[in-house]
Amino acid sequence: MHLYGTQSVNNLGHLTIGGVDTVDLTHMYGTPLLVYDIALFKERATAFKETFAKAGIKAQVAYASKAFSSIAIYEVAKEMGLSLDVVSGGELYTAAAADFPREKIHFHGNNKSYTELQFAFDEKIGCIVVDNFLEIEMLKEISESRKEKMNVLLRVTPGVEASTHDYITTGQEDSKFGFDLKNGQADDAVLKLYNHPYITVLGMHCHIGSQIFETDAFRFAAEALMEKMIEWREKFKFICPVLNLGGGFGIRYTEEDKPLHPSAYVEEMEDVVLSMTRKHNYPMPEIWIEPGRSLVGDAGTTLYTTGSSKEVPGVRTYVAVDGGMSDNIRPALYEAKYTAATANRMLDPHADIVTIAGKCCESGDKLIEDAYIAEPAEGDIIAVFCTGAYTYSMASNYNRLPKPAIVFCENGQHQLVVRRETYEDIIRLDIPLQRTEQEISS
Ligand SMILES: Cc1ncc(COP(=O)(O)O)c(C=O)c1O
Ligand SMILES: N[C@@H](CCCC[NH3+])C(=O)O
Repeated sequence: MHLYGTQSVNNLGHLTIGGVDTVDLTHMYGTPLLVYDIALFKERATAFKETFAKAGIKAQVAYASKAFSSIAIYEVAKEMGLSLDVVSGGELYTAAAADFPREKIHFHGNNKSYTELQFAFDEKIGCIVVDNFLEIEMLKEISESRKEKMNVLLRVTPGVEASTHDYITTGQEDSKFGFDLKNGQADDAVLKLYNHPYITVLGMHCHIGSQIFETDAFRFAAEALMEKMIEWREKFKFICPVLNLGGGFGIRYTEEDKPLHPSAYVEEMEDVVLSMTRKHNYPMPEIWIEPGRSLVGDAGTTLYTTGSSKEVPGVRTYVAVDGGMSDNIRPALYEAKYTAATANRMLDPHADIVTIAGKCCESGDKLIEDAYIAEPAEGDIIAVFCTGAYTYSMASNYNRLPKPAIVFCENGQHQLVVRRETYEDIIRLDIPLQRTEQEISS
């Protein structure tokens, strides 16, 4: 069994995270419960930042908060000196509620609304990552009518096909995101903006996909963008002070995944940018990156309580837990693989291969097809590892299941940072039919 970050097993045979007994946590807060190892988040943030610092390269490490957005995680990101990538008015609102330094907020999205863009101006955020021509027109209109400045990056698709799940590649030509680097769209975009009185083009952005292990894909992307920057200097006398190479750094969900240390990805990027700037005598740009999953993914563990079991003789045994695709859609959406352990009996031999099923009314609601765990008993606490990214942020109320509570653990302390949804929360937006007295009595 692979344990992550500060995870350990105490003398009661219980899984601990950040020095806190997870079984105690389930008694205090119930299940499903998403537990974050905050020391691991901080370790990763530091690793990304220090790799740039060691090379003396100016950088911004922005937490891509679509992976997990909450006021408390934004507060931790702020404490760690990270910047923040938000992708909607809702994430920006959350960042403002956390009083995140506005100048370190970068706003993404392939279909930002006029209202969202105005919100970004209201908040005076650091940068908008422009995705399309409609957005360019809206930005011009808003900045000119308000006579207010805004920094932008242009999101481009460099034509890199990273090997990951099809649904989460974003750098290929056939993508809904950004301006194509090769067919002239990116050139048109920069021409529309680089002399604008209120809009400052800081440079280019790309994000080639998510859960990527090969550093070559990042190298190709960095090279493609640098080549374009060099071309723009020749063609338009325009120099990009910023190069944002996105996120996408892979983590270990199962033993098949072989993640690299954050420094390995960053060093490859640094290498390409340093050598190309030297070769072409181009001013060294700041390098920005946007890790999401690699900051929060393996820092998160979901605790469930087991309920019913069903044996299909000769086929499999289903063990049902009190959550499922409503709190983790990734297995159903991407066939994502996870590992698990019995948090209340960590020292028992892992004897059984079972299918951990959720409680939603869907046959596909299986969290793990082949979980290798201790022989399960009703009331066990099952810990599913590596559930910190794209789980709560993609959660739903399917079957009207309330969303889980979230606890942060660090140095033997724990704090509830998102309370469990209640049934009242579930119906809070419902409006009963308006009926007249007559209709009610008839
Ligand atoms: C633009 C952008 N930046 C950063 C990320 C973060 O990616 P990851 O969580 O894989 O690091 C994403 C998500 O894939 C993204 O779309
Ligand atoms: N939500 C995806 C990744 C998409 C990342 C955002 N562009 C996942 O769970 O792996």
